[in-house]
Amino acid sequence: MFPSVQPTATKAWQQLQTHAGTMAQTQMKALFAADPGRFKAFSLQFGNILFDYSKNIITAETMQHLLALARECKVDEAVKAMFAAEKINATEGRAVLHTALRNESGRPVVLDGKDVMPDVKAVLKQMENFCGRVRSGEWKGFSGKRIRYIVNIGIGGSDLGPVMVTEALKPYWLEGIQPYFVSNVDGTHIAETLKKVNADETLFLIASKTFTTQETMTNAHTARSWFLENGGSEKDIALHFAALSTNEKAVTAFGIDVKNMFAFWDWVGGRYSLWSAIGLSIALTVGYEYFAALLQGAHHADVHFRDTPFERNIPVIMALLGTWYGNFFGAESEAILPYDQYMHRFAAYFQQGNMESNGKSTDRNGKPVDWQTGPVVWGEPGTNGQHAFYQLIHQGTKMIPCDFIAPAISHNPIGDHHQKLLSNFFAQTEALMNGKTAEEVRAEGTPEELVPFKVFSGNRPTNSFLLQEITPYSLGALIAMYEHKIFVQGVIWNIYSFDQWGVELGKQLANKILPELKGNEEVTSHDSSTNGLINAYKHWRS
Ligand SMILES: O=P(O)(O)OC[C@H]1O[C@H](O)[C@H](O)[C@@H](O)[C@@H]1O
Repeated sequence: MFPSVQPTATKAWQQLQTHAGTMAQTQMKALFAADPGRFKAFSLQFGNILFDYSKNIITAETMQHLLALARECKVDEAVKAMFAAEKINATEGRAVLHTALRNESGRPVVLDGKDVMPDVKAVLKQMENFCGRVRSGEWKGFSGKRIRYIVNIGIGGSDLGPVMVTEALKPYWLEGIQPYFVSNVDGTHIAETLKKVNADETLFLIASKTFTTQETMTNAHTARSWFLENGGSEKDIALHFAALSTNEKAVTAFGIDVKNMFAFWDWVGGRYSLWSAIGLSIALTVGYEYFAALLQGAHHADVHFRDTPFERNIPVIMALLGTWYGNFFGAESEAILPYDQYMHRFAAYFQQGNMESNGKSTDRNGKPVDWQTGPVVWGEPGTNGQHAFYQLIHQGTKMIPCDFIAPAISHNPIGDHHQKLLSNFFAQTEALMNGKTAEEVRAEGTPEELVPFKVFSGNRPTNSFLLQEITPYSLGALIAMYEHKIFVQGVIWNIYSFDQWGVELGKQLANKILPELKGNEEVTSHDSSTNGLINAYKHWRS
């Protein structure tokens, strides 16, 4: 296990604190004016992904201190430990091996004396065969018709990844297969979905690592009953239900044949599982070949992350910049802003990825942290966000570091739409950096009383990711970079990024309340607010 280092006790932390005082007074635009080589110095290219981090409040000295922080916090040892299958998810006693799911190097990944790669490859083969049979029409529903609808039933990591990727890769969808995703236990979600599909042409994928999650099991049982009420029989279930899970016992108990189970393992975190059998809905939607390309992009990003010196390592730099603002500038949130409509769930995906991983306040020694950890992550696609919340990013009182993401080539090159989209993408980071001074506002002929309102302080940090095109490969690489950013930050903050105990309490209380909702008796077992709400509900529903 890599050492546990209290970040605030490092020399680099102290230096960064002093340095931040100076940098808080530094204007990025002055740094650009003084150094024509700034873009070159602070940008990196990985394949057809350009990562420009020059519009940050940093100098070469800042980067030296940040890189020193990574070294003092033993990020290098942590990276080795993760790839070496050490049980770095210590509170659950598990290794963290989502990188093995896309490991196409031919190198073994040995966990507890056993190479996990043969099992990984076997499930991928099973997925490939299955996709082939569904795509060719060889796999038939109970009426003899081919499968036209996929309904993935899962929540959290068993939903967001498949949703985000299938949406992002819509231009690659195969003809004749329509995916749907049901996650919410709100009956509306499944009810509205079932209106759109026919039982004899639908394949339900029950996606749940644990196969115990309340929402997923409830939706799965509802889907099963609906299937039986709509022409399917018990023996047809094998043709229309498959399970993506680590829990063979629960899958069998539900009535799904193990032949229709696509396995993964406890060393795959839910929010890192789209690369596993959980990605079956992706593979069925875009075809296995593109799913494989997604894995390949991620693998190449893994190799970059594992083998590149920190000063040229994109995920490490992403992590350090986030740490810089979160720990030394008081930034509380980060926005992810894709200028690509297909990527409209990307921010939501990393909202879980980041916030469930690094939303922790106990360090690896079990002590409360007295430094900031994971940020609030949010975002929407551009340009929509510009007409909604960018006001606050430009002129509000909060610093919100933003990631701008855009493809150079659109999948829909209609008229000048894409030039307009990209002109906004370029303009926003420029505007956020430069702002507008009172003199500039006056020079536009603005009446004096309006000048203060039209001033933009500028100096608001952004990263830009310009991809040549959003392809399965480039998307896979980009996702993996964000994953590793989260990992590096977790190491620096000395927290465990791969458990999620914080989601348990609400689940337990909901389970306690559920039986209390039966009947009409007044509930008195809670605080007065909770009692009051439950009793009002009981009154209104009756
Ligand atoms: O895949 P499942 O076991 O059904 O879990 C689904 C989700 O629910 C849990 O509450 C966790 O917070 C998530 O990390 C997980 O992705």
